[in-house]
Amino acid sequence: MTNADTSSAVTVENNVVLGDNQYGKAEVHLVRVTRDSDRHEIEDLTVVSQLHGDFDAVYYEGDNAHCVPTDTQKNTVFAFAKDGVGSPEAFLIRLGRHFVDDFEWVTGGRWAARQVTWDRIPVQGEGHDHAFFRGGTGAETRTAVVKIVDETTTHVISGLEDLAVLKTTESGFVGYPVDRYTTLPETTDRILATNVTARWLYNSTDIDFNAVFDSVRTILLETFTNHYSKALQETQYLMGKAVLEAHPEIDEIKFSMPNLHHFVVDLSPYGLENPNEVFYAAHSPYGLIEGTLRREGLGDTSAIWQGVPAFV
Ligand SMILES: O=c1[nH]c(=O)c2[nH]c(=O)[nH]c2[nH]1
Repeated sequence: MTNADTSSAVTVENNVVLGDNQYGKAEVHLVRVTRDSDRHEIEDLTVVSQLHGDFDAVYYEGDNAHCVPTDTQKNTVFAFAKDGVGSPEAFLIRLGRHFVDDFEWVTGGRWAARQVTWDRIPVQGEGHDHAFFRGGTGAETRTAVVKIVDETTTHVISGLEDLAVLKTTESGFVGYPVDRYTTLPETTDRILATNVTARWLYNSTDIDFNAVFDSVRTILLETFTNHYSKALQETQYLMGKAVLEAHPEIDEIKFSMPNLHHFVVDLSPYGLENPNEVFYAAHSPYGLIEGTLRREGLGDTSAIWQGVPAFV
């Protein structure tokens, strides 16, 4: 792509000419849920769209007559997702062809996507219909901290960071106080997505740590799936409660869980309906829900947690 066309109608000043250029929208994070049946499918892509062509006038003079807005490029990504993604390659070809075919002065461009895969959360050996976790290269990190206080006292805190989970339904948020700054609409059907970071404190060292880790991880995943979530706070409580109920050797568990918002994209300006199929996955700001679940009557453990990244 070379745009240094000095024969164009624009005025070139002081022999400074425009060289290579491209422009568009980056980080268009799209989540497409296919919900034709109870068994939902997710496609999760972050897309970049950039156009090549005759844009001399906008660079040289701020004449936007050829400047397809980056906002339009972003909207087009979401609108095209209404028809499904299929493969990132096919999606990007379809998208790119649209710009090249519909705008005479657009000669080409660069379209790129990064797609992450979501695996179904296994529940009793079966992949869940609408609850997913991030496996593969995006999988979580296991953590461990050991503190030896003296010859008889050793504390172990185990955990995991960034266990990414998402459910495409069975979550809502209603009934919150409304003041003059409240704009959030109530919803009884939303995507609930978070990266679970959890740390738990053992009351013993005589433990099969690998087995308990696997069990806690399974409990966290299964509990995320097994209820209608009225708030991420409630889901966090239920996850911690389930761990403490199943594992008497754990006294306390702390969570840090971002509420990763997914907004239903308004496709009505393009004459398209969007019954919870095409979502914009916002990166920030996000909710941040943190809490500790502990056995009633457990003494002060703050000295044990000192120096351990442990939220509240
Ligand atoms: O589960 C939620 N908890 C909140 O505290 C909250 N706040 C908000 O805007 N959305 C949500 N969702």
